[in-house]
Amino acid sequence: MIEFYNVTLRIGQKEILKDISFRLFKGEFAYIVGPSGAGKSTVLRLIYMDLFPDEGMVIVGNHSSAKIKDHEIPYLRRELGVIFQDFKLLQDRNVYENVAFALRVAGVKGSAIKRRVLRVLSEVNIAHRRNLLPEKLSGGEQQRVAIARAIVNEPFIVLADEPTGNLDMQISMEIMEILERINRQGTAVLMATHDQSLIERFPHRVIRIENGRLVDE
Ligand SMILES: Nc1ncnc2c1ncn2[C@@H]1O[C@H](COP(=O)(O)OP(=O)(O)OP(=O)(O)O)[C@@H](O)[C@H]1O
Repeated sequence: MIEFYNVTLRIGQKEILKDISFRLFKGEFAYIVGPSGAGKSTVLRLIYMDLFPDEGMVIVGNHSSAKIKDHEIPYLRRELGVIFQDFKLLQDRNVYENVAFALRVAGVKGSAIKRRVLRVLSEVNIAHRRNLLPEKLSGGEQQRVAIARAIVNEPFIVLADEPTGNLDMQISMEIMEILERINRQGTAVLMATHDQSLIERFPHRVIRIENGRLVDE
């Protein structure tokens, strides 16, 4: 479903990733771990094709980094859900609109939008906050909205870049429980994290990167 074939990526003179190969299968849950600056976010950016390899190839579903055209990238991204440490919600729109927006840009119309938004907001237990702006919410609530936005288009995978990095342990565990639930429903999850204690509590496959190289699994 996701395949890295001997991926090397340079930014300027610097080799950020060196000869990375791995596969992620349908419905899998995996962590990407490694020290700060190891290249975890870069791996995720290659998957949503914000970056392209200098050598090797990345396959995501039916898309290949070697062949994809610029105008196809939005379609690829609709097949993925992405969440970040800093949530990246639209600050001038309420919770409902933050999620509805993802459907509108995907061309979904009318009553289907309302039905689907309310359903995902309920799934992450934030429907009661739907009329509030993000600034009125706690960090954990904002991340739940971001998860709702990420899953509303029914992606085959959720990419999570340090999703608990700004949250305390209790709230981090709530976010992990939501990600595990989404995974049990069939969506793959690939999560970059520093947090060894979360990995111990919620054990899954670990992909380890150091200095831009895959070290072991
Ligand atoms: N736009 C850029 N220009 C130059 N160097 C960059 C750029 N983006 C990333 N890098 C470098 O690439 C390396 C990998 O960065 P990346 O963000 O993938 O690491 P990370 O493992 O996610 O780190 P962290 O845990 O701190 O988020 C780092 O050395 C970083 O400085």
